Amino acid sequence: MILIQNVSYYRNQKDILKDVSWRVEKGQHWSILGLNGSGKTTILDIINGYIFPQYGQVEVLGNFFGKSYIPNVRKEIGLVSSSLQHKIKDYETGLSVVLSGKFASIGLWEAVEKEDVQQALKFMQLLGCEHLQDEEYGVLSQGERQRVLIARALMANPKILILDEPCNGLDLIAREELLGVINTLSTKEDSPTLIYVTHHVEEILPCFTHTLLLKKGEVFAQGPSKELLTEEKLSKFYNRPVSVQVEQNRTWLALKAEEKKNSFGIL
Ligand SMILES: Nc1ncnc2c1ncn2[C@@H]1O[C@H](COP(=O)(O)OP(=O)(O)OP(=O)(O)O)[C@@H](O)[C@H]1O
Repeated sequence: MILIQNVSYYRNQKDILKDVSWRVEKGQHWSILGLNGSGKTTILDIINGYIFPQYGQVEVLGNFFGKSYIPNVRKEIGLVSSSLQHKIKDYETGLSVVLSGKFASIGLWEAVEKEDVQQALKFMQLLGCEHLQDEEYGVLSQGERQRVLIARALMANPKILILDEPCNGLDLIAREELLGVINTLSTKEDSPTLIYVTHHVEEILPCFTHTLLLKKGEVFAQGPSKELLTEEKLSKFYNRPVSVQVEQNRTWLALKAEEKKNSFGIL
């Protein structure tokens, strides 16, 4: 689905990605976990062909970047991100936002068929937001907007769906509800490959079979989530001792209290 080989990218003499290699196979769902500034958005921009790395190869859905017509590749990738959230006009209804996904447009400018409306309502039902079809986007809560935007992305029938920090700004209940919906989506037989980008370990649902740990523009580790989300690995990843608790097949993280040292650095 995605093959990134030895990719390096720099801007203004600053290394942003360093020798990144990553392969996403069909049937896998991935999370990308990294602190602020670790390069997560840059990787997404590369996958979407918005930026080109100076070194390395990128292949997405069988298209070699540099030899393919990128707009055609983009049609097969759904992206739900905060920048998209801000582009939608407040006066649009939930249903028209979802319908616009079919045309990858901001705003609904094309004539829609009855089947399109049925399809949109089907996705809204899957995302638990069909009751928002006549509501204006501007009055929706953050969690409701995310559901509408995911339904919108599904209208284009993407093979890859990227969810870029979808739980940002959600309270605990709204977050858990949205994660529940994403989990339902992942179990659908025809689910797109999901790429879930986050700062927070506890958002990594069991359906995200694999995880890419990004640190300062480099791959710290990648592989089956179960093998990576351990106390030992995450303590090294964060450079701080962390404790890990596994509940409902999810990993919950806390920083361990640092032992106090006297002025000689001795306990
Ligand atoms: N065009 C640019 N010019 C210079 N530096 C850049 C540019 N784009 C990104 N960077 C830097 O590259 C680093 C990685 O940025 P990126 O946005 O990919 O990180 P991120 O992991 O998505 O961060 P966050 O979690 O805060 O969104 C940051 O230090 C950022 O300042």
